[in-house]
Amino acid sequence: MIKEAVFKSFDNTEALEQQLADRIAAGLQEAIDKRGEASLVVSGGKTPTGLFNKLSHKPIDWSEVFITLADERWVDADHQDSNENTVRSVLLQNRAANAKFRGLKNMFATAAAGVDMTTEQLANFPRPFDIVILGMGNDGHTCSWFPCAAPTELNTALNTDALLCAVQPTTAPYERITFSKKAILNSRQIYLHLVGEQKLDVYKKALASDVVTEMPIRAVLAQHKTPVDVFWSA
Ligand SMILES: O=C1O[C@H](COP(=O)(O)O)[C@@H](O)[C@H](O)[C@H]1O
Repeated sequence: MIKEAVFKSFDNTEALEQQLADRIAAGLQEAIDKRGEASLVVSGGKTPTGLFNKLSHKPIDWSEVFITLADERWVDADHQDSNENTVRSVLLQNRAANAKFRGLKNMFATAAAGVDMTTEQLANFPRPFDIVILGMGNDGHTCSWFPCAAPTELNTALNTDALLCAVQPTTAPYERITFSKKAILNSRQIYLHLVGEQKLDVYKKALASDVVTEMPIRAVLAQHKTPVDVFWSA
């Protein structure tokens, strides 16, 4: 049984996105005021689109904000399923167009071949990350820590000291590149962003046991070093 994180519940996505965008913007500006720069790691998938739009209008010093992705599908950046595509078309707009973005996909044919280059490209990305926004799949994955991946790949993502790794899910499309657990937990604040009753059920199931390889989101929920706030809306 995992001790529950701070859990904020909203009646609708609009209210959640307003409050989460306010919290993230305030956290980024506070980091800039203290350290002169801020780092933001965002997730892909469908859940964060409305949040990205609201965040993009926030009046903070976006030119001092470094943004990257928690994970990426190994597809070109103009592919409809590319997480970078979503970030570029929704988050890096309006005032946030001035932010410094670095994606995870490069020109190598596979994530396994490209992971070293992306690691080098992120060498100067400010860490600890100030803010990480995570999503969660209905199988309990977060980042691209997929329970269906080969045990060696999943164990590497969960145990390596490396920044990034390659993962091939078997029940989801595309090879992935993902930050490791150690890299994600080296953060000042994590937000877990969930929408819908199904995700709430998955979250509750995740809290009921601590077998991380069955539901890798537990790697984030079962630790107490890095603060995790869960934002859920119906
Ligand atoms: O494949 C992915 O899925 C998760 C969850 O996506 P959603 O569509 O259910 O919001 C996402 O957090 C991750 O970044 C993405 O690559």
